[in-house]
Amino acid sequence: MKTGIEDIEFHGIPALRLLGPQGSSAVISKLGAQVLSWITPDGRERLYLSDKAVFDGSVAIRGGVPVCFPQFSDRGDLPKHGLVRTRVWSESARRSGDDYALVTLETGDDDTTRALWPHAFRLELTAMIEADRLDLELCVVNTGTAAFEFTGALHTYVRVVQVEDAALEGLYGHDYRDAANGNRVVNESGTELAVDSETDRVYRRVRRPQLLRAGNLSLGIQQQGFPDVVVWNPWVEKCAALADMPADGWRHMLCIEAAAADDRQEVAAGDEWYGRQTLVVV
Ligand SMILES: O=P(O)(O)OC[C@H]1O[C@@H](O)[C@H](O)[C@@H](O)[C@@H]1O
Repeated sequence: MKTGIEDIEFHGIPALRLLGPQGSSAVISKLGAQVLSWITPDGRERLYLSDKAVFDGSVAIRGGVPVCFPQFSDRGDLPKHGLVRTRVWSESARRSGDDYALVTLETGDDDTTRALWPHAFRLELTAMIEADRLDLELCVVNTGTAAFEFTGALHTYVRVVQVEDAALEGLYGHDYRDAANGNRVVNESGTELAVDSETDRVYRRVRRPQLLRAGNLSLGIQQQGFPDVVVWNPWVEKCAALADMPADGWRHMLCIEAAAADDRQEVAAGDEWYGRQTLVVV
């Protein structure tokens, strides 16, 4: 099967489908530069997308990989998770070869962003699939004349059959800020994180990869540039309060986010900052 890129409509919005090697594929929406589907050669969908997600740009699409910038969550005065999830990005590159397919989407400042955040910037999100691998890279370019600071994330919703069966390794010994428990800072003493209640944790300065095991799913997750790993599951009650999630949505997702949540990242005038997250089926 030939690799390539197709222009498609996905739930009524412009999107690109990446056709990778061995039948792998991915869909990235121009709304938010959000990867909404990643299917591996075994035919399995690896990302969670809510069947109550809203695609009209009024709110962020619930699922896939939202791009959060220049603010992570509600840690500042800007709208939650920043300004770019509901923007329409434009395509700046597409390429494919025997063993990969890649697209880059970009957006930048305008009157709307500058009214809330007075900085000149360009963002580029590159998504690349290989047979069993999804690579995401966020490039933040400071196109202005003064330095700025930002927080943000690649807010990846991993699809799981049953989150109660999930175990996430690789976070042992790290401090985390427990946003589900009054933001207290705790040192992780477990070798495996199990999710059995609302979970909203910012693991700080993580340098090791993680391994997610859930039923017969095994996913390796690695990041560069982003200092923190955020693990989020709303569990039953918080999920019920989210209008764009089905009642059992919490069970089928686990967000494992490459984030700069607690450490602001500085970008000097004219400089570029890169953050990456890689998901590999192992
Ligand atoms: O509902 P939103 O804006 O997509 O945010 C979802 C969640 O995103 C996570 O990254 C945060 O840690 C949570 O606190 C937050 O609730």
